[in-house]
Amino acid sequence: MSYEKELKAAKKAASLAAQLCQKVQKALLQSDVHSKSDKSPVTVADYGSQALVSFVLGKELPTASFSMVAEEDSADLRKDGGQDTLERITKLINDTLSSDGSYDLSPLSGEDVLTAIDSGKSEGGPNGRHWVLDPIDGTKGFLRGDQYAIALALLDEGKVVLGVLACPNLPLQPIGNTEKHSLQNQAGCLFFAEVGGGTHMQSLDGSLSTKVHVSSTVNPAEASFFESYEAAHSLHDLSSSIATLGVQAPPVRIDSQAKYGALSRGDGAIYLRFPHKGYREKIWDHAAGCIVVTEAGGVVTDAGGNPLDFSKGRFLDLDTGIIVTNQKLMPLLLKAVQDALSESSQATPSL
Ligand SMILES: Nc1ncnc2c1ncn2[C@@H]1O[C@H](COP(=O)(O)OS(=O)(=O)O)[C@@H](OP(=O)(O)O)[C@H]1O
Ligand SMILES: [Mg+2]
Ligand SMILES: [Mg+2]
Ligand SMILES: [Mg+2]
Repeated sequence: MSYEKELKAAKKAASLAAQLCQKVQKALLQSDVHSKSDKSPVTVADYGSQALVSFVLGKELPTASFSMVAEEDSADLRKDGGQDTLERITKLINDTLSSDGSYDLSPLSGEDVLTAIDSGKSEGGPNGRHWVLDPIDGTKGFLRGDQYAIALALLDEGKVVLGVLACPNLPLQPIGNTEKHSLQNQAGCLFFAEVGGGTHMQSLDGSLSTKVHVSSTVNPAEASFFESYEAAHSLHDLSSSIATLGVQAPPVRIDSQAKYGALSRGDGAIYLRFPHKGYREKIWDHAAGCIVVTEAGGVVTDAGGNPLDFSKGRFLDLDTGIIVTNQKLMPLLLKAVQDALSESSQATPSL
């Protein structure tokens, strides 16, 4: 089955959401940042991006059975004191839609925006089609002025069939550990993949797309690797234990699913993610990234070597950790990770 129409709509939705986010990142006001009940940050751009993606998908693909599993909801905006923030989000969305000019419509109201945000409340699951959205993945990176991604995927009967990653601060050229790139004046990258169709990358300002492939290295000594920027999101000590494989380069720490995008074009060869005990991974943190890497020839598994299962609802049901690399390196890497895990569980029973 081809998902051409859906892919076109997803690219448009993610690109417009990226425009909104870029505008906010350039002029970020402290009043635009809020704390959620789990203490994680959320900004007007997270809400604006989610509402905009929902709105654009609804316009491009009208259907009675629209379902979306997305990170944000409108509860905090509906509380006393949320009105100013909602007005700011509504203005951002209306400004983005009117400068794009694709849709002939009257401005959205605050209530329209709340409804669009809450269209992301689906539970997903193994049946039917569900969009999966992280409106800003890497909000902490976004606030630091670093990497973040708008990550949109489509699940069909429990499988990820397309994915789009808009990475406004990721240069089109390869990123390495040595050069520090200026993030100013970058057009940013748009990665997109459809099941069976490979992975492509284009500039967010709409250049021609090129097909990308993961690194083909079979030599761990040449393999550079990515991990989370935030130490709280992944056990950095555990990733460093793969030095036993002969990996020599220090890790490249960048925020968000931009790591999957960079890996899909061979900037690095390995991505390891080992959250602290008790953390449950959400599907929107991996769905788009996973298909972008697998369609580029990579493999994504949990620490048990099983593929990720996106059909279980809003959470991924995983055996500790996520491992991403090319097909040839995977057996070696999996063994090194499993050895490191069993050593560290003997040393620290709480891991
Ligand atoms: N404790 C803990 N452990 C693991 N993961 C966590 C944790 N807390 C949050 N999150 C999720 O991490 C998402 C960002 O992941 P990253 O890989 O981008 O992290 S990092 O910014 O590189 O450190 C981030 O996504 P966003 O909320 O969309 O930014 C969270 O869903
Ligand atoms: Mg996220
Ligand atoms: Mg997010
Ligand atoms: Mg978040």
